[in-house]
Amino acid sequence: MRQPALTTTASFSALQSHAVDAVDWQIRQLFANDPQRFPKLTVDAAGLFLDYSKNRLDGRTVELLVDLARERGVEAQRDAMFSGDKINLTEHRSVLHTALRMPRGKALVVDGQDVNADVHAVLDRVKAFTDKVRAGTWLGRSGKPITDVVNIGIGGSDLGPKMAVLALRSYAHPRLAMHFVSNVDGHDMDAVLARVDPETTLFIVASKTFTTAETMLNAQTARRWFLGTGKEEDLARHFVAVSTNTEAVRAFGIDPDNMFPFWDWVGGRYSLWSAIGLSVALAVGFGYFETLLEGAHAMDEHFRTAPLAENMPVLLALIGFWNRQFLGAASLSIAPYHQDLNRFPAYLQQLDMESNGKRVTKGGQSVDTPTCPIVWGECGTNAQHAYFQLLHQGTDIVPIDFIAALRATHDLPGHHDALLANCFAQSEAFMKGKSGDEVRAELQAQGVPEAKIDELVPHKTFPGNRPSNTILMDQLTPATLGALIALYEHKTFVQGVLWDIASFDQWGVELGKVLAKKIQAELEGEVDPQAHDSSTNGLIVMAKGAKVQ
Ligand SMILES: O=P(O)(O)OC[C@H]1O[C@H](O)[C@H](O)[C@@H](O)[C@@H]1O
Repeated sequence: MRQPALTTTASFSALQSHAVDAVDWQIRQLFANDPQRFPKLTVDAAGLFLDYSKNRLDGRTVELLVDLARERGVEAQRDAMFSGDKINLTEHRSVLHTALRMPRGKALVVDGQDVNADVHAVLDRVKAFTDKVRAGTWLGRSGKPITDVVNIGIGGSDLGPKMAVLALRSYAHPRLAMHFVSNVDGHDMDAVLARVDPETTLFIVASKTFTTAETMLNAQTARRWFLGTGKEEDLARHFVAVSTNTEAVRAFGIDPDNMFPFWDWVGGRYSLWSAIGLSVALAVGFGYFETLLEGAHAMDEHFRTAPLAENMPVLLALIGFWNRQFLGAASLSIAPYHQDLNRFPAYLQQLDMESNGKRVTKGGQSVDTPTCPIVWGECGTNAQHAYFQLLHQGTDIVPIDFIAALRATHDLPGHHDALLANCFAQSEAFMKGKSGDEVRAELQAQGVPEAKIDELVPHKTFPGNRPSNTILMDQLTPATLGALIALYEHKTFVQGVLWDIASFDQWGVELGKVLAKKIQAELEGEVDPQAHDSSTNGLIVMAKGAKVQ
């Protein structure tokens, strides 16, 4: 169904009129005006708590944003996604990552196929395999248990598992060391191979398509390294595959019995919940992997059933839309105040930017508003000592999502209060800022001479009024991690619906891949490149020159 251009809709016009004043509102004034602001602008779901009160908006703004969500058809499109309609229009596919975390026995038939039964049949195989490896009964070629697991994959076949394995570090199996190799840069593989023993290492070749150049080269390199000291017939003990492409897996030399399948209706960046999560299940055990799925399912159920105005992913999406559209925020910074979520910003970069980094509508017209902001970030408190300066006093408004757990999973005294104090202090500081008068009074109290005060005041003033969300969970557990990831997945979905863009393809990554193939042939060949611009030609000549030295 063709959507009207966003800026022509009635609800967008209403928001525009509202925004004329609202964009200049002072958040601290909004708090002063309404003592109930915190309880009003917070929501609980699936073990997560979202405080969105430190944004430049009020209840009326939220109502108008919800009207927009309704007018853009968020509810109908959400239902279409859950029921397996082919909402990935450009690839004519269903989008069913939610089916990957549906409890066993829930009916979902798509194209005559019992999706739920398929999902659970693979999960049963994942359980059987991971139980054996973890128990030490899956033996390597010399009869020793596996000690190291190397996941070879890139993009969605790397970022999710890597992020989740780190996030659930405190649940990890003591014998199994997990490694992730993604980059075509041989330094990545080299560093891992230097640390593992071929007799006790299991390689997981994870690739939806099983054609991705980086993964294929890394897998070939791992295979060659293994065969340097091992035999072909031992490969089956040390190489397994996760893919949708049985033929390519077979052609690579991995027995389809050692392949864990998934389906074309699982987007790469949404595939953590499928057998792509094999490394997660190996690290934390199938029981906790199931709990991760249950946490995500709890968020799915909330997203599917909660009214829009109380729906956490919808609210997160609408606030992001408001900041992008009316505050001109071109980026979103993710600040997990939890070291184990260190890879979460990188994971979200692919989820959000590969989904919504688009400039045409589903119908092929140019969009008439900005779309996905640049997503980036780093763990607090580290980020405070690096780039928060710009967020406090730079010329751009950068909204921030703070993410924290109320309780730590360690018992080191003193740390967790210090961590949370910093997290809450930062969101307060971004919101309140510090006026020139406050700076002046402070300096006067310190006895600084007036002339010096005049000089310092502009530098020490914080404009404040910078928006942020705070997402809290009791503890970072498999369940809360599952809910957190699903929260952002659905947020991304809702924003794609608002902008009417095709969130489930990623054609933008293709051009560079094609050009790289051409240049690789030139780097490896005899003939000097001619056909490029002078910069590209020059760089290729330099790289070829370095080879002959
Ligand atoms: O899992 P694979 O088929 O190897 O794909 C790995 C990744 O590469 C592609 O280029 C896409 O940009 C990603 O969405 C995908 O996750």
